[in-house]
Amino acid sequence: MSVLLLDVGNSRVKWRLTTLSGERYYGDSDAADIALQTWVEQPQRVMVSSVREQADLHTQLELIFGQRLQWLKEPLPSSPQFQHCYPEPRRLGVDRWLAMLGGRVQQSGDLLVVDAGTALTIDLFSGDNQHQGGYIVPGLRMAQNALFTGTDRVRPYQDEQNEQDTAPGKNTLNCVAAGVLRQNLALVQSLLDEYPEHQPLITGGDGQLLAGRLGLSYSPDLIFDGMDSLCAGSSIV
Ligand SMILES: Nc1ncnc2c1ncn2[C@@H]1O[C@H](COP(=O)(O)OP(=O)(O)OP(=O)(O)O)[C@@H](O)[C@H]1O
Ligand SMILES: CC(C)(CO)[C@@H](O)C(=O)NCCC(=O)O
Ligand SMILES: [K+]
Repeated sequence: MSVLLLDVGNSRVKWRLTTLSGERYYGDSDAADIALQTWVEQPQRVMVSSVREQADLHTQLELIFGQRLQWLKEPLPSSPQFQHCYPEPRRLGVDRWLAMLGGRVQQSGDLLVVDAGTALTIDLFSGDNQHQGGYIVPGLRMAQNALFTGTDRVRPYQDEQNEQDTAPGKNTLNCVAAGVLRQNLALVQSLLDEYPEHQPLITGGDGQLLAGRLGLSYSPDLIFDGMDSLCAGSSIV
């Protein structure tokens, strides 16, 4: 079956199209442009996960794909595949839930799932599929923007380059960029140290940068793999 998966985040929409012959195509865009996209093959099934309301996008995709569309805005209740720890499971971000389900496709045992997106989330998921809780902090871009908008003189000077380095900054932008990078790295490292038996998996827009710095591999498809596992076991959807 050809399947189109869309991951609607707070910054952008990422998609993966798997064709009938199993080839995979990837892309990302603004929510506003997704409905204008031409697909190499008409998907037989379309699954969207969204951490935003996006009513316009929902309506547009319904017009295009009709019955083929499935829109996921919150996690499903507890199941053998995933047991919630939130008293209100619907409040858990659907992307965090999917990243843990996707992690399970790749690995058995205890997992430490890191999604370095607009927000940086870190979740602990036990080998017997119990969500053990997690952390939410601003991601790299959001943390930088908090400083640029919340102070007068910490500014993104156009003549300064973000070196994506942890060395002490020698201009404003580098002090901010290196500082927030170190902050995110230190948070993830503290959890790697505290939970050495949990296998780390890192995804998200800044995941490659963090994974490289921490000597870990990058898993770009965790959320898509989680969606795929839902499609495969469609009885639980
Ligand atoms: N085109 C881009 N737009 C926004 N952020 C980008 C882009 N390319 C890379 N990034 C980086 O990725 C991070 C955002 O990650 P990602 O694109 O995974 O977010 P998202 O899925 O929209 O967010 P979330 O799901 O956390 O709401 C930013 O901190 C930024 O540094
Ligand atoms: C934390 C984000 C923004 C990360 O994308 C998303 O998972 C979300 O909106 N979560 C809802 C709150 C929660 O997960 O408790
Ligand atoms: K995300």
